[in-house]
Amino acid sequence: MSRQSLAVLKGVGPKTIQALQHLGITTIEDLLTAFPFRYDDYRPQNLAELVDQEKVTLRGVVVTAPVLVRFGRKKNRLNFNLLIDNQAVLVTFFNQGYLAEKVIEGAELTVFGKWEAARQRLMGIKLLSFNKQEQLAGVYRSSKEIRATQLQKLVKQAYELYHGQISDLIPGKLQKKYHLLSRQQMIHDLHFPADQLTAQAAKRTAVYEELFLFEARLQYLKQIDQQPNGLKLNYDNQQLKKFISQLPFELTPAQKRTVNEICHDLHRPVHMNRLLQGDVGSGKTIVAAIAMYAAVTAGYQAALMAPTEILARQHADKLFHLFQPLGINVNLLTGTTSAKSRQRRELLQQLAKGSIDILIGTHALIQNGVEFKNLGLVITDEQHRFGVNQRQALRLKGNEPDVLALTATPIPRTLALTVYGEMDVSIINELPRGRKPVRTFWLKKNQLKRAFSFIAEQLKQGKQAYLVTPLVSESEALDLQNAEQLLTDAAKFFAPEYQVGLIHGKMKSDEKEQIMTDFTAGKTKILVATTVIEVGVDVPQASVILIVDADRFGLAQLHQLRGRVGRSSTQSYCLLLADPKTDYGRQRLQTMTETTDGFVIAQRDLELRGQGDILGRKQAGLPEFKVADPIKDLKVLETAQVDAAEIINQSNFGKTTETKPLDEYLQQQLQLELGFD
Ligand SMILES: Nc1ncnc2c1ncn2[C@@H]1O[C@H](COP(=O)(O)OP(=O)(O)OP(=O)(O)O)[C@@H](O)[C@H]1O
Repeated sequence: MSRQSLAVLKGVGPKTIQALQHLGITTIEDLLTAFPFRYDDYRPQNLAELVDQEKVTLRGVVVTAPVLVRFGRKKNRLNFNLLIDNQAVLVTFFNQGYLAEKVIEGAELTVFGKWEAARQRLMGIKLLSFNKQEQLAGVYRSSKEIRATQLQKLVKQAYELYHGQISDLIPGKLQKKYHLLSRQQMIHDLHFPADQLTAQAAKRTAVYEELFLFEARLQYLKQIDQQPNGLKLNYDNQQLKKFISQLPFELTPAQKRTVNEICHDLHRPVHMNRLLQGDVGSGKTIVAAIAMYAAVTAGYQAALMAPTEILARQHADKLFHLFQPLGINVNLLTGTTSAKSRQRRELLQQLAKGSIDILIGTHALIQNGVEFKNLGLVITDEQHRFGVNQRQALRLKGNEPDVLALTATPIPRTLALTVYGEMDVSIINELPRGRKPVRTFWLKKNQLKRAFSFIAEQLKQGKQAYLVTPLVSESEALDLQNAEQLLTDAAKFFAPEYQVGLIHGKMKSDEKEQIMTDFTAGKTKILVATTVIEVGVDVPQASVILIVDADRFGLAQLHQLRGRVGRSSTQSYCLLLADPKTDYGRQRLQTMTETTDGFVIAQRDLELRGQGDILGRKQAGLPEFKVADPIKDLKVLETAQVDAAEIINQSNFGKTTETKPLDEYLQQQLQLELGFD
């Protein structure tokens, strides 16, 4: 049933097909699983039951002739009284004057509308025809091109034609265990429920099914990745151990564990697809460096793709110092390495010959003409900033190289494990020893001078400071003005002892590089910045960050920014300057002063954003579901993950009558996704 085209339905031509496509509906299966998001209750209620401002249905006898008042060509108001429970109730319809002819004294009418308790009035939405009454009617997500009522009719037609072909995807064992409905019953009850309770029961099954299928798909992909056709990197364990022992610090237990997990993957002839997740400052870079070193000792090249040029340069600098003494050739390729320059030509030649071992860069790495000799490991930093296609493009530059993605995006732990289900996840869940939580204070906007005085104290102790302004306005020119104003204020306050630098996204890259170099070397002690410093910048001697207009940032971003300090064993500080106008703003700042744990912040962020905030969820990297809510239904998601793994990994999966439909369904889905339709 699933792949049947919609063209088989009566009244569906190319135009409707296109309109449905815009709603994400291309097959009968899609249509039958496009469930109503709410139900309008068309069963008449008693006056005593009515709740103010709720949608209700009332039935009564017309006791006054209708009064139609016109205010122009299309605008009008229709008033009449209905006798309900021996009481006359005023009904008003706006701009539906054509109904007047149906409103005849003595006739019985059923009206669906919104109840206004104060005026004892029903604001009419529609008159219900006889066959609509006594029902719960599904309300569908619609568009300008296709109305909800048309969708309703199509669903009905599709259900009548195809309900016999709906087979269960969830194995019977699980259906029984959780008392789930059959798939056919669920689809029926969600579209045409007898009452709210029936709809709720069906939704319970739908939520489980959706999450189960989501997890099953991930498990299925994972299994395909497990086929032994990946690279086997025979790295030199002795050399690796020696390298680790010569680092300036000892790895934390979490770093050691993740290094082991990665090395284990590298060594297997299976394709590695691993996510390394760790809070800001937890030391992901060194773990990535060790993995790259392993690849090089196995005779392969490694590539590291960073989301910004500043970050690519920083990585290149660090890795250069780390690897140069070992005779490993590290190079940097960014968008500003001019396309025709001799330097770039030579770099690309060396890369293709294999004399460059490690290449660091921005998305410039995936441009045409960048050819590796034998790329064995690809690392992407802050993976959510790259699209799937960009990551895929980099992967295609090698012969199925292993992939490691680094992220500090704090998604709650349990969710990360479920959401990144097709990837293996390694988590660095502790900071290097001796780190002190960053002390965070929230100041009023008129306390800028006080903040400056505090910073001056830190500078006296040889520390450095960031002063950050947000992207306040739509216009970059204005944002720059904000940053420049802060620069002027700071320069005046801190003169003549300290120099203040300014860095922002619009600067030329060599200018940015110079400013970062000066700050890293401690030549400039204070850096005014827009959010270009948000990700990954690592200057351990910086001990204080002032964030102006902090309420303009989201929690995740504030956490990232704060993570620029507290990167050594000295006590660091974060000063948030803001007079938030909303409760939501105040709660965000409050949260920042209460915890430094990225995972707690992520959880709080999701709670504060509220259930309905789709955009927020997208930013948090959560997939979109039709009926399930990954936060509210987290317990179900976890259960579904365990269940799906068990089913997919059983040796006779797809061979029993219980699991065959699921296998076929997943195969079809995969083909659709890969475009092999
Ligand atoms: N085990 C360790 N002991 C002491 N210092 C460490 C350890 N591991 C890393 N560091 C140092 O901690 C700092 C933060 O590490 P790193 O830059 O790798 O963090 P990160 O996880 O990439 O954080 P972010 O997401 O903020 O970029 C660096 O200066 C690094 O040299």
